[in-house]
Amino acid sequence: MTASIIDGKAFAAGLRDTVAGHVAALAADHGLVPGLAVVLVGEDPASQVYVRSKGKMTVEVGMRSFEHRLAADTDEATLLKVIHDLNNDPEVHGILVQLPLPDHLDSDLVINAIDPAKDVDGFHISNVGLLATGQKAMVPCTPLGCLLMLRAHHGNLSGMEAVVIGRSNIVGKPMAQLLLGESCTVTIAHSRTRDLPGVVRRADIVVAAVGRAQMVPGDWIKPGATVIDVGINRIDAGEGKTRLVGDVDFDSAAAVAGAITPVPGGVGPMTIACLLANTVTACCRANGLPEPEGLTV
Ligand SMILES: NC(=O)C1=CN([C@@H]2O[C@H](COP(=O)(O)OP(=O)(O)OC[C@H]3O[C@@H](n4cnc5c(N)ncnc54)[C@H](OP(=O)(O)O)[C@@H]3O)[C@@H](O)[C@H]2O)C=CC1
Ligand SMILES: Nc1nc(=O)c2c([nH]1)NC[C@@H]1CN(c3ccc(C(=O)N[C@@H](CCC(=O)O)C(=O)O)cc3)C=[N+]21
Repeated sequence: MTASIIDGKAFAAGLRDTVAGHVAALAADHGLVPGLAVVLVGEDPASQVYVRSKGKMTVEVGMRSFEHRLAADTDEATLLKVIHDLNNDPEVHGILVQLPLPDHLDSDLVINAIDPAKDVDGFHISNVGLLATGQKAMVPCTPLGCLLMLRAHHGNLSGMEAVVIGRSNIVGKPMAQLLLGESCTVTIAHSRTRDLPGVVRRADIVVAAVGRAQMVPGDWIKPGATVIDVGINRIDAGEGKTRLVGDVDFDSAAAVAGAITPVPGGVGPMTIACLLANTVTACCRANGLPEPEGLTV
């Protein structure tokens, strides 16, 4: 079998078009422009690239983009003041604090200082709790993007065996919650899991969110399974060059799977599109407007 490719790049372009339509309607009907603020502490080059591309896409869909770049040695009080001001700024509907933060800052404390209604990452404890109890929340962008692609590919996920590899607060845990919400039978695997290959072989849906380049080989994949590769790993490509690969060994997995997301061009672009979608959702909720269908779950 050769897997069909789930084209996250194309899917994300479609979602951004939908978002742009809603943004235009908010301006025309209500004079509203959704605004997204991104806070970056320090000078990590990978984060800078990511923040730049988010800013560009935010503007492309017609929204306002606010960037706050703070020095790596910024203290907690200064960062909390920036967040406080963004919480109180009516032009800002979404706030994202780029993670990881430098070690001297307490990321739980910082994230929980964001107004939950503006927490477009869905990392604030109240959004985590709302998601876990099946209530309306801001849903974390990466898992939301994965779910939108899974739904588009399968329609109904009810009763499917899903294995999520990774239990981070930003990907693994919320992904598992969403799949549970779809009535999948969900297993969360991690570094202490015994017989990971055996666990993964049961899965109709595999979501790999580990951060280890090409760790999941094709012979762990059940024939016909759907593989969602969240991993973003930069590896040596020889001649002084590097390239991006996922947590899945794409070639061997694609020979067995029914469908698979590539890296790059899979989950990554969907994450950014979902961030824009969450900002529109937050803007509608903040203004008491009905929120557009299809932007969240
Ligand atoms: N495409 C996108 O938009 C995004 C991509 N990413 C990428 O996704 C990957 C995961 O990110 P994130 O969740 O933040 O990473 P974390 O490092 O926070 O979590 C990694 C998880 O993988 C588990 N793990 C580590 N080694 C193994 C192993 N050998 N076997 C099984 N499980 C293992 C860890 O287990 P334990 O808890 O036991 O330590 C942990 O739960 C990274 O490559 C990251 O760059 C992240 C966010 C967005
Ligand atoms: N508060 C917070 N929220 C996040 O959502 C968040 C974060 N912090 N910190 C870092 C991770 C990582 N992340 C990515 C998003 C898009 C791509 C992406 O678009 N990747 C492209 C490739 C980009 C390239 O070529 O470098 C792709 O996969 O095709 C990658 C990684 C969001 N994260």
